[in-house]
Amino acid sequence: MIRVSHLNLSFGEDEQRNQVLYDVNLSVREGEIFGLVGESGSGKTTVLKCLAGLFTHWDGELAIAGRKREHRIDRALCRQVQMVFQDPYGSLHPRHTIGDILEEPLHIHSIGQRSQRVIAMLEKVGLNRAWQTRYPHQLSGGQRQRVAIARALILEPRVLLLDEPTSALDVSVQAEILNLLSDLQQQENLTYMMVTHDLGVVAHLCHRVAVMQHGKLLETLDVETLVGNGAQMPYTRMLVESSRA
Ligand SMILES: Nc1ncnc2c1ncn2[C@@H]1O[C@H](COP(=O)(O)OP(=O)(O)OP(=O)(O)O)[C@@H](O)[C@H]1O
Repeated sequence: MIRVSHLNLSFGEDEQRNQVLYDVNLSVREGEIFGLVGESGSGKTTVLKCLAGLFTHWDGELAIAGRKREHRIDRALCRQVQMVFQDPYGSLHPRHTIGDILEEPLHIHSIGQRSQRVIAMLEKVGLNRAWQTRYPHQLSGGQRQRVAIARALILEPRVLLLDEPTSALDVSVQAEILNLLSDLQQQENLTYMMVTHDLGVVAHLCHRVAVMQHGKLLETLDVETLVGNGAQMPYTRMLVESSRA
C-alpha cells in the first residue's frame, strides 16, 4: 500500500546543506499498522511529510496504493492519504466551527451530501451533531484530536499518516484515542504509518516497526520480535531497554 524506495532529502544548499534522509527503503502492506521509531531528529516526521506531499524536494520513489507520488500536489492522491498531527490545537483553525472544519475538505474536492457526511463522521469518532457549532477552544485535547481524525477521514482515504497522535494528550486520554484509531483501522481496513516515541504505543497498536537513526533506517521488524528482545541492531535493543527502565 505504501512503498518508499531510495528516499533521500536535504534542506539548504552548498555549505548550508543538511541531509536528513539517507536512502530510506520500506514498504507497508494494506491494512497494516506500521510504526516509525527512533530518537528526536532522526527523520521520522520527514518521511511522513514526503508521503503526505508536504515536502516535494525529495529524491527516490514513493508510491501509495500502486500510484507513484510525483513532485507536485496531486489532488487524487490527497484523497487516498491524509495526515494527523501531534498537536490538535495547532492543526485546527481556531475561528472555524467544527462543522466548517469538517466540511472544508468536502468543498475543496466538490463532494456532495456534506451535512450528512459530517454528522456521520462525527458519530464515527465518538462525537455527535451537536459538536458542529462549537469551536476548537471549546473542546478538550482528546475531543480536538477526535475532530482532527474525523477531518483526516472525511475524504475516505485508505492511508493515514499519524505523527505522534497521542503524545500531546493526558495519559488517561491517550488510551481512548489509541482505541479509537484501532477500531477505525479495523472497520475501514485502513493502512496506518505512525511516528511515535512510545514503545508502549507500538506494542499496543502496531504490527511492524522501522527504527530510524540519523536519517537512516536501521532495521524493520515485527512487534513481537521487538518486544521479545529479538532486535538485531544494538541501537534498537537500547531503545527497548530504555523504555523498560
Ligand atoms: N522545514 C525544515 N527545514 C530545515 N530542516 C528541517 C525541516 N524539517 C525538518 N528539518 C530537520 O530534519 C531533521 C529531521 O527532522 P524530523 O522532524 O523528521 O525528525 P523526527 O525524527 O520526526 O524528530 P522528533 O521525534 O523530534 O519529531 C532534523 O534535523 C530537523 O531539524
